[in-house]
Amino acid sequence: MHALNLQPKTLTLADRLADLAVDALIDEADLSPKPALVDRRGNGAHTDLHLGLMHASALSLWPAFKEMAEAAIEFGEVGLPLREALGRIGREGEQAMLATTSGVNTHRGAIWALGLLVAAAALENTNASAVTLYAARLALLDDRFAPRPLSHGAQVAQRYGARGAREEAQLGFPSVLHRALPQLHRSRALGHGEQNARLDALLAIMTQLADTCVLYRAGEQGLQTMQRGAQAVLDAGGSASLGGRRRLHELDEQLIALNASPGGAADLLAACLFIDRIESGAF
Ligand SMILES: CC(C)(COP(=O)(O)OP(=O)(O)OC[C@H]1O[C@@H](n2cnc3c(N)ncnc32)[C@H](O)[C@@H]1O)[C@@H](O)C(=O)NCCC(=O)NCCS
Ligand SMILES: Nc1ncnc2c1ncn2[C@@H]1O[C@H](COP(=O)(O)OP(=O)(O)OP(=O)(O)O)[C@@H](O)[C@H]1O
Repeated sequence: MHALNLQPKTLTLADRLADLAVDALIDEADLSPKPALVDRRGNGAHTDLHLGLMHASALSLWPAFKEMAEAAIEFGEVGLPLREALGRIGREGEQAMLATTSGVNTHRGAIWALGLLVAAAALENTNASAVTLYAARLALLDDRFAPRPLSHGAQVAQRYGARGAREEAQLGFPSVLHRALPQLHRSRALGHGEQNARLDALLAIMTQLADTCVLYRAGEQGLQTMQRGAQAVLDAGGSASLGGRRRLHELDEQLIALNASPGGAADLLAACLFIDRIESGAF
């Protein structure tokens, strides 16, 4: 008899969805060179984040993602009971994240976006449109137990009228469905290579997003620099071209100088990678 049981464990749907969500977060963190974000090269515009912390944070969220998928399977439909269960699990996940990072916000926006998508995929795991539609229906329900802190996002909403992460989800993740995924597929079809295709998908999100991380840290000037700079990279041929790479490095320097980190766009890239893998049937 073996001391170790080497039989592969059969993974449940909830296990596999949690694996996918964590993989998407780790792939997003590792992707380089991302403008002003934490990546393999360094900390971008952040003083309190680094790659090891992003990895540890992603792994700490696995139980929360699994529990969200299990709740979706148990309730079996979109409704207030599931929405409020997800809110409770999301808040517990955030506590696990903060305990792992000693209080640093590494993935608050990502818990929101991927949490909804994991639950939606557990209910209806067929294609991108169905999953984002179910996630939007969940996001539109009001969790009566959610605290209403004066978060950075709430402050930016008051000042600039940007509704940020909540609205993006309630609209069915248009940045993912209509920008990131089509760009990912286009760049892959052009043979640009997987890392460049992912960078191009991130840039496609950045061209339009009202990223509340950027607005909070660098105001409208920061947001305009992000959106125009990302468009300039794509117009120059994208991350796989010499011209595009030059523009990408310029954008990185400009955003770091403005302290403008596009954390919301990064979360949505992770959401795009998650949906891409669901659609590919590779899970
Ligand atoms: C919904 C959230 C993200 C609201 O955030 P708020 O607008 O108050 O801003 P906050 O500064 O807390 O965080 C915003 C984060 O979202 C991301 N983000 C920023 N801009 C955008 C955008 N336009 N689109 C998507 N994500 C964005 C960034 O990572 C940013 O750090 C979240 O904090 C929250 O209230 N979650 C509820 C918990 C819950 O119910 N979870 C269960 C469902 S999974
Ligand atoms: N690779 C990444 N690098 C940096 N931020 C990322 C990355 N991936 C995702 N993010 C998102 O960016 C957000 C972190 O941004 P930020 O540091 O501005 O948070 P904050 O707590 O609002 O601000 P501050 O650090 O100024 O107090 C997280 O919610 C996270 O989901």
